Amino acid sequence: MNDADYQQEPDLMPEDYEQHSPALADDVLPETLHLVPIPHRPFFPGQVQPVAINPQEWGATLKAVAKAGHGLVGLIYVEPHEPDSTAIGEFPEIGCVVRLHRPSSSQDGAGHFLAQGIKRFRIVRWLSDAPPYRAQVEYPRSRGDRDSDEVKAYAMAVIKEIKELLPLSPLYSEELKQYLANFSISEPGKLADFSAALTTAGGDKLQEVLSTLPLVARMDKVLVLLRRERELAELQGQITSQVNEKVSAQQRTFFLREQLKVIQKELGISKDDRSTDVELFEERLDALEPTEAVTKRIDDELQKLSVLETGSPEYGVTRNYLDWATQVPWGITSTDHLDLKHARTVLNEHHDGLDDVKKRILEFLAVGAFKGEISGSILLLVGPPGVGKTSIGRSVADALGRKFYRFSLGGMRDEAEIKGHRRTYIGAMPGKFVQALKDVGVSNPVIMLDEIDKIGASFQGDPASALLEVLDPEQNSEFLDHYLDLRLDLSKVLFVCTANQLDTIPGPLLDRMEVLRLSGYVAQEKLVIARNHLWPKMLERHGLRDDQLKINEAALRYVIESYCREAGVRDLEKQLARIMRKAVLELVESDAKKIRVGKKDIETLLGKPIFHPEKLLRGAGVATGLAWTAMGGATLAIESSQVHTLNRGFKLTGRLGETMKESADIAYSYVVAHLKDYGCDLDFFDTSMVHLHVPEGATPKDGPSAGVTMATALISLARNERIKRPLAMTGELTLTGQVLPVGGIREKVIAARRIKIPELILPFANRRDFEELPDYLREGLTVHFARSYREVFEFAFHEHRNDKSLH
Ligand SMILES: Nc1ncnc2c1ncn2[C@@H]1O[C@H](COP(=O)(O)OP(=O)(O)OP(=O)(O)O)[C@@H](O)[C@H]1O
Repeated sequence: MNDADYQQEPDLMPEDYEQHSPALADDVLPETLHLVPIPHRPFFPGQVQPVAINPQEWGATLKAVAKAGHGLVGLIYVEPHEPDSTAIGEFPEIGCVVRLHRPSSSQDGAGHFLAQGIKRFRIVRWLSDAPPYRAQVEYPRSRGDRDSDEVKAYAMAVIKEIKELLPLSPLYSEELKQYLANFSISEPGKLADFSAALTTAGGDKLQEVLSTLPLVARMDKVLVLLRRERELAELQGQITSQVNEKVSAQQRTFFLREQLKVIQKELGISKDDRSTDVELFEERLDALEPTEAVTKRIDDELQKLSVLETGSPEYGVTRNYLDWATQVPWGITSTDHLDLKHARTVLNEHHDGLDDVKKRILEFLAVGAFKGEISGSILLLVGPPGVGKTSIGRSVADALGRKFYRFSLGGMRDEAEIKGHRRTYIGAMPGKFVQALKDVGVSNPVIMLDEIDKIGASFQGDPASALLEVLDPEQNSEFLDHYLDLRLDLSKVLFVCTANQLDTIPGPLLDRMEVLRLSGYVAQEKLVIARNHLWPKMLERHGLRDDQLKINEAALRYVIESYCREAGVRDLEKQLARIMRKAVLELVESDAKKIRVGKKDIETLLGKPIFHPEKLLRGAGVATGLAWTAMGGATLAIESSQVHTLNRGFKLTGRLGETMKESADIAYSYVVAHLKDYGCDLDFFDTSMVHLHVPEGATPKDGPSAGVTMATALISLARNERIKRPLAMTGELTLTGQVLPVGGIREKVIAARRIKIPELILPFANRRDFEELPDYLREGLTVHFARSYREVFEFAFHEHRNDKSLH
């Protein structure tokens, strides 16, 4: 068969052929047919479909068919088990004779044909049982009465089934749908064949349909196939919609995720909050060495965090807790630099004077170096403001190579500030010590507790006892912060406390501390500190070079003496800063390259002097005492006068504290009782209204140490004899005339030197305190030590005896 052959053939629609092609009627169909086996499924009469017949394999058959001129070939369904091994015994009896057309698009030799199914045939006898197969055939007719009700009913059932099937599957083209819809029940055989061909049933099932000649039986089989097909189609529909749903859900999630990514990118958040949080905490934890208990607790909290709703308040609380708990430097310490030479250099570099304090600190560090660790001791630096307590503390940290953290306990009334709030409170926070460790990032810093003398107590608890827990070496390795609710080891921390005075420090706290006293500076020391430290520091702070601004010694001395009368150097620092600010202004405004400050410039820069050289009050009834307060030492003038002689009386003024009032009463009683001993008129006090006054001054007036001074003022009044030399005294007086020791000898000596009093009377019991003072403080002073008031009287009113004085 060639192209020309089949192009001459009219392409008939299958339904037309029986009615309109008498040439293809049964009687003209050949008795012998060339047979070609086809795999997968049989061909049905009425079916029009492409088939592939390999010209190389079936070349002889194709040639013979072409030669016969009718283009008819028998297609017979055989599923080859193995290629080329089909024996004719496996061939079914019934096949379909088809007319082959060459599709117009086909290329020669490709073996593609359009087959048009014409009629069933049955093999009667094999003429060639090997390829090319040939057989004698007959064309059996369908059996049964096509007009019977049963057949019609079957046909209707088939049509109904098809109609239900059609909308279910997208496999059927619109054209086919229309075509099938036009099927009529009057052609039940054709209907059954088409319906069978329509299904996706397996080859064997279809062959059964093809081989069944009775109409009812065939349609019955077809109905089964159609029903299965419908079920399949429904199932397929379900699968499709499920897949669609899945795909659209996936697409939706994908789309939303993509959107989220873009939004997060815009906002600079790349991950969701929870995973960022958890990652951050785990990362922090990796860098730490917490104990098992701590690790377990933190893990539990992390676990909790991972199940909480991120927007919930509980999430916030847990997150906050973990934020703190993972920032405590569990197990992280810095290495101590226990080198005494280095420590000495650091201390000397930053501080002038303070030799005894430095010595004590070096001793302390030496013990640490010897033991290999500094723990268990607490330093307490006591002294007036601005004497360098903080900066000494800082230098200790520097010398050890430790981190430094400072906070003030002044006015602290709430225990929670030390031990933290319990987590149940809103806005709960850990205590100061946890905060300190978090800030420094190591568990062995130097922590400075400022103003430990000003720690208070209130209804919110007693911070002092909480502090005791922190400072007690027995307890502080297991310090429990209420917020963290975890045991914290504070035993490696070196605590340095500062205070202005010892009196108000709770006893149990004081017991645990090593007290180092910084008592204030005399003018000479201040001068050195100003020149070596304060001035260079201020220059740097103001961005000045030292050749741009210079100050001479006379000017510095004038500032020290006339603008800042204080024990420390804080005011001095402020005055120097004022000088700098003015100098910078002048440098900027006047184009001057450098400025030199002399004594005469000071008043222009700082205004009128605040203090004038102190003048000692002199006269009968006046004596000079020495007082000591948290602000340092000071002189204390005590005046007495005979107001009138009308009656006996004793009056006190000067806003005196209770103890001082008692001292005055004791002094009065003592003097009245011993008038004779001290050469006074015996009836002086009987007829005198005596007024004793302690003039106003910045010094708070309390304490027993003014006793001897008051007695001296009263005796001076009674004897009407003034104390001839500049002389100051201190000491507690008892009713029987004993002189008891007092505190603050160093501060008092410094105060006396400041106003240039060269002679002092001190209680005998304070002799050691005085002797321990550095040489520069003792130098040039005449000091008498008195056991009883009689001796004080001797020193004050008679020329002093050289054997009892100390130079
Ligand atoms: N001996 C000194 N040598 C050098 N500088 C000193 C000396 N004493 C104090 N200073 C300086 O004086 C200033 C004030 O000192 P610091 O703040 O240490 O005083 P403080 O005793 O802690 O005062 P406060 O009790 O008010 O806290 C600091 O700048 C400090 O460097």
